Amino acid sequence: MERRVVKVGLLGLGTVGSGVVKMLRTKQEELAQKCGYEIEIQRILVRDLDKKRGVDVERSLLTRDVRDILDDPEVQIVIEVMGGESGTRDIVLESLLSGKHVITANKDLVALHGAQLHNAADSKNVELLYEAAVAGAIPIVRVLKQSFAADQVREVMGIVNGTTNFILSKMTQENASYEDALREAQALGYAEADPHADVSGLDAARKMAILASISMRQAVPLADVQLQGIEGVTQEDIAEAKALGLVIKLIGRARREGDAIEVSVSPMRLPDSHPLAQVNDCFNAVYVYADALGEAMLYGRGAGEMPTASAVVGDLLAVLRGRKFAAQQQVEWIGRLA
Ligand SMILES: NC(=O)C1=CN([C@@H]2O[C@H](COP(=O)(O)OP(=O)(O)OC[C@H]3O[C@@H](n4cnc5c(N)ncnc54)[C@H](OP(=O)(O)O)[C@@H]3O)[C@@H](O)[C@H]2O)C=CC1
Ligand SMILES: N[C@@H](CC=O)C(=O)O
Repeated sequence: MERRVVKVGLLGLGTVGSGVVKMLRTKQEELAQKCGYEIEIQRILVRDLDKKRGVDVERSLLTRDVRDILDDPEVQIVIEVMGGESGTRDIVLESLLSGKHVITANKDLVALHGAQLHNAADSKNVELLYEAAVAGAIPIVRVLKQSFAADQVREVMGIVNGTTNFILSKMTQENASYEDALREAQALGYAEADPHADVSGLDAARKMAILASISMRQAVPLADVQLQGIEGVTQEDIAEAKALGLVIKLIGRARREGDAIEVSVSPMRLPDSHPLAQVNDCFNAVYVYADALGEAMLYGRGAGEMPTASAVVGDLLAVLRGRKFAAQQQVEWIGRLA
């Protein structure tokens, strides 16, 4: 069967962007067989054209001008892995409104502007997918939206930040200092560009706002999430907890209380035997409690190059196999015949 080519614009070539390029290259044939399209990267937006990258790309693919992607009618799908908030919102909004499907790993963007972006996507019948924005490789967004759609979710609780879990694990298991553990998390590509977002609990709060909004089917503003980070957690706190058979973890929680939804992020002391106490390194885990389901837990890598790329490329396949993309192709085909 003849395969058509689909052209993708990539915004960002850092940790996640490099992983996406690697995956699209190494799995090129396999992906084409799965979705029926040859996936081609048309242009890649970066800040610094001369920077050494985690992956080799032709220099001609790189651009510093976002218009090279936004104004290119051949680019049908935009993958946003550059981070940032209001400037990025404008780019993503324009992409959607010009009929391009968007995949993003940006929790900041989705937590603050998710409703506006969803409206734009709906108005143009294009996809806006962001599985990588919450808990890295764990397919929690799709599961909450689709698999648990018939159920009433009462509570979502878990470890949703890889960097802080890595730091706490290193401090607990290896007596590492907070500073050394943070430096290692940054070197491994787990931390945000500004790691304060991780250690302050803000990154986890963004993810919990998204999870709460999806699972409780009611928009939860980021400003309503109560948050406390791990900056104040000392070696003494960890040793004291250990002596009592407890483990300190940064826990996100979203609960339905009558008509209200309470969302929080804070360090908690869990008994050694608690399933979340066993989640270490950059791993994340999310518990979901729902009326019919009872309880379920999803577990996997919450950060890092290839795990995050796996979620992004999974979304890309979902777009290419989806109804909206097919409808767009049909309209274009009919247009060419007319
Ligand atoms: N790292 C992880 O494990 C995960 C990250 N995410 C999210 O994915 C996104 C990307 O993260 P990550 O790859 O770690 O970030 P990096 O900082 O490693 O990479 C960001 C990339 O975007 C480019 N970029 C940033 N701002 C601009 C701009 N204004 N104009 C042009 N290019 C720009 C940078 O260009 P240049 O290289 O030239 O500086 C860089 O290539 C973020 O939203 C993050 O929260 C989500 C899940 C996991
Ligand atoms: N900085 C984030 C990256 C993934 O979302 C984290 O550590 O979880």
